[in-house]
Amino acid sequence: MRYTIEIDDVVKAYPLGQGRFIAVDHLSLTVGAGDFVAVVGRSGSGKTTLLNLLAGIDRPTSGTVRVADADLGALSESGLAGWRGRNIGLVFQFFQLLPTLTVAENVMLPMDFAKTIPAGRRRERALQLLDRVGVADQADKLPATLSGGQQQRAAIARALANDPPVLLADEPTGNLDSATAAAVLELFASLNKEGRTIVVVTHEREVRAVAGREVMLQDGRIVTSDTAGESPRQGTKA
Ligand SMILES: Nc1ncnc2c1ncn2[C@@H]1O[C@H](COP(=O)(O)OP(=O)(O)OP(=O)(O)O)[C@@H](O)[C@H]1O
Repeated sequence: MRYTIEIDDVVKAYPLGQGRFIAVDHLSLTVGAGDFVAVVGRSGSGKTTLLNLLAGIDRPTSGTVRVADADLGALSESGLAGWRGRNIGLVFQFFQLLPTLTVAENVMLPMDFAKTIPAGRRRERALQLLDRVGVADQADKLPATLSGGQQQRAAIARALANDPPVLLADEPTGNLDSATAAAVLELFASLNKEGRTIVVVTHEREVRAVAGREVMLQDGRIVTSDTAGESPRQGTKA
């Protein structure tokens, strides 16, 4: 079986004083196409570091990271940026929309970088995506004038701009009230039903209920990897 995500024996170490701090410690993980995985664990357990490795934002100290048919270690920085733009949609806790661009312009930005969609069709696609996530009426406003939930919907539309097979989200509901968080989660669930592979770093119980699988990190290692309905498995290989 081919996996959308396959990371093997990955270590991520940061320099610390005379030594180094191991944020991800000999971690191996496979995620099948169309899976929805919640990554959980205490603060400092390595969740964001793992997500950054999957997005090719960070490179591992050792080990291999394969995502969406690419061996990220084999790509140059510009190769990685191009690959990321086509294959990965990123969603963050604090939305990270550019404040000086309108909502529609924010959604068009990844299309402008990737150039996979002709310039004349980008706004139309942005409006379609904004409609899909329920904020088409906010298209020509600046992000700061939107509610948190509306901003996160717009950020999800931006993540979908180049129709990536993989969505990576870091605490996407962490800054939303519970009703808004539930609506955003529903959106993730429907994007997953369309076949997108989703990895969400979260502290929220609700996300864990929606995801088909939970991976728990502790000190940079996987301590349990649990598919809904299965009993937990121990170990670092999942
Ligand atoms: N650039 C860096 N330099 C040094 N140490 C780092 C760096 N980035 C992360 N770390 C350390 O690596 C460990 C894992 O960090 P990471 O952000 O992945 O944890 P996390 O599980 O996402 O935590 P949180 O839930 O608080 O966001 C932490 O102890 C953190 O201090």
